[in-house]
Amino acid sequence: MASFRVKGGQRLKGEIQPQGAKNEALQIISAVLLTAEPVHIKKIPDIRDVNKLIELLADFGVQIEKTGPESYIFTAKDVNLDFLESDQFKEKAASLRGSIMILGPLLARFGKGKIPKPGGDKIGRRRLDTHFIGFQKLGAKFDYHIGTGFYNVSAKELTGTYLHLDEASVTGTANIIMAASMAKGTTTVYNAACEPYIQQLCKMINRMGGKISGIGSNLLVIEGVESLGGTEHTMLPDMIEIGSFIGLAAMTQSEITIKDARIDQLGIIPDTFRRLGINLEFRGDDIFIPAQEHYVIDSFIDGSILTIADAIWPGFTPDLISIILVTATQARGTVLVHQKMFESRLFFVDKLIDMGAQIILCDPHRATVIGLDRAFPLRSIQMTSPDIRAGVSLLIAALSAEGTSTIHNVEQIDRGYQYIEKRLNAIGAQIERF
Ligand SMILES: CC(=O)N[C@H]1[C@@H](OP(=O)(O)OP(=O)(O)OC[C@H]2O[C@@H](n3ccc(=O)[nH]c3=O)[C@H](O)[C@@H]2O)O[C@H](CO)[C@@H](O)[C@@H]1O
Ligand SMILES: C=C(OP(=O)(O)O)C(=O)O
Repeated sequence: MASFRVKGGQRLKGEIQPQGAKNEALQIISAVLLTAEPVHIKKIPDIRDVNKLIELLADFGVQIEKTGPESYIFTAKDVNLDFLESDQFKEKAASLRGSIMILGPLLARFGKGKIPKPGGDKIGRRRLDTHFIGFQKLGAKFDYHIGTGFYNVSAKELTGTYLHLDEASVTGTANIIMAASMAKGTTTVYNAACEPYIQQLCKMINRMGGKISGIGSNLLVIEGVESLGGTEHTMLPDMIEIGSFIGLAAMTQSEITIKDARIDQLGIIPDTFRRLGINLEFRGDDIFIPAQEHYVIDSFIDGSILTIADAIWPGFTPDLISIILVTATQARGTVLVHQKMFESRLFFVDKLIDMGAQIILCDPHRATVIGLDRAFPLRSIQMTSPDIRAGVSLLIAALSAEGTSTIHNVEQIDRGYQYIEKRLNAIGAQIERF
C-alpha cells in the first residue's frame, strides 16, 4: 500500500495541463471491441483503471500498439472469447468499474459476454439493472449465476426497440448505445445519460460508421448498422481533474492556470465553484485562478443557505461533490453539500473534522460546512484514502494544512489521477510517495 507524505502550507504557482478524461477513456477503449479495424486513440491518461482495461483487452488478444506517451492503436481483429472463461478474467474484470462496458460491444459483435460484479469505488450501492434491462429489451438473454458470481448475456441477434431507462446511468447508457449500434433496426433511448463522456462515445461511433442522433440530449436514436470501422479519437480533458485543481488552488491560496481546459465542455462546473466565491478567469481556453486570501460562499437570492447538490448531466457531477466540500472548509460562509446519488461518499468528512474543519454530517447524503475563512489552518493528521475523490479531497486538505500529513492507500488516487504528486510538485507542492 503506497502512501503520501504531504508538507502542507505551500502556495503553488504555475501551469497545469489536465489529463485525458478517465471515465471517457473507459468507454472509448471498450468501444474498440466494436470493430476489427484499427482505432487510434489519443490523450489516454496513464492511470491505474485505464491501464487495467488496456491489459484486459490485450488478454483478449486485441493488438495494442503504443504510438506515443498518451496514444495507442487498438485492433480487435481476433478476439479470443475463451478468455472470458479464465480465472484471470474474473480477477481482472472485477477490479474496476469500467470493465462492465466491454459487455455491450461483445454482445453486439460476438453475441455473448459475461462479467463478474465490477469493482470501482465503494461509495454506496451501485446497481447494474439499467444495463441488463436494456440488453434484455434489445433481445438478449440475461442471467446472474450466484455460484460463479457472473452476469451472463447472450443473443443470436439484437433488435432495435424503444427503451425508457429506469435511471440515467452513465455506464449503462454507454453499454446500451454500443449494443444498439449494430442491432437490427432502430433503438430509441429515452432518459439516456448525456455526460460529455457519452457524447464523445456517440461521436466516435458515428465516425466509425454508426448512426446516432440526439447526441447531448436524453433522447438518443440509434439506427443499427451492419458493421463499424476504424477511426481516430481524442479524449477531452478530464473535467473532474479540472474541478479538483480549482478547489486545490482556492484552498491553498495558489495561483494556477489550467491549460487547454475545453471550457465549452465543462457545463455548470466553473459556475458551481464560483458560487463558493472562487474567482476564475477564462483566458482563451485556459482557466486562471488567482491566489485568493478569502472566498465568500454565495447564498441563494432569498438569502437562504446555498445548497450544492449533484445531478445527472447537465447538472453538477457527483464526482466533484467531495472536492466542493473540502474547498468550502476554508471559505467564508455556510453551504449544504448534498450527495444525492451515492450514500457512502461523505463519510470521509470525519477526517476533515479531525483536521479542524467545521462540518456537520447531517445524514449519509448531506453535510453542512461552516467555512473557517482561514481563521486557522487545518491540522495535519494521518489518514487513509477511502475512494478516489475523497482521496484527492484529503490530499487538497493536507496541502492546505499546517504541518506534515500522511495519506495511506493512495492507489485509490492513482486510479484516476495521472502522476499526481509529480505534477503538483512541479508547481510547488511537497508530496513524497513512500
Ligand atoms: C466508470 C464511470 O464512468 N464511473 C462514473 C459513472 O458510474 P456509473 O455508471 O457506475 O454510475 P451510474 O450513472 O450508473 O449511477 C451512479 C449512482 O447514481 C444513482 N443514480 C443514477 C442516475 C439517476 O438518474 N439517479 C440515480 O440515483 C445510481 O443509482 C447510482 O447509485 O457515473 C457516475 C455518476 O455520474 C460517476 O460517479 C462515476 O464516476
Ligand atoms: C466513482 C468514480 O469512479 P468508478 O466509477 O470507476 O468507481 C469516480 O471516477 O469518481
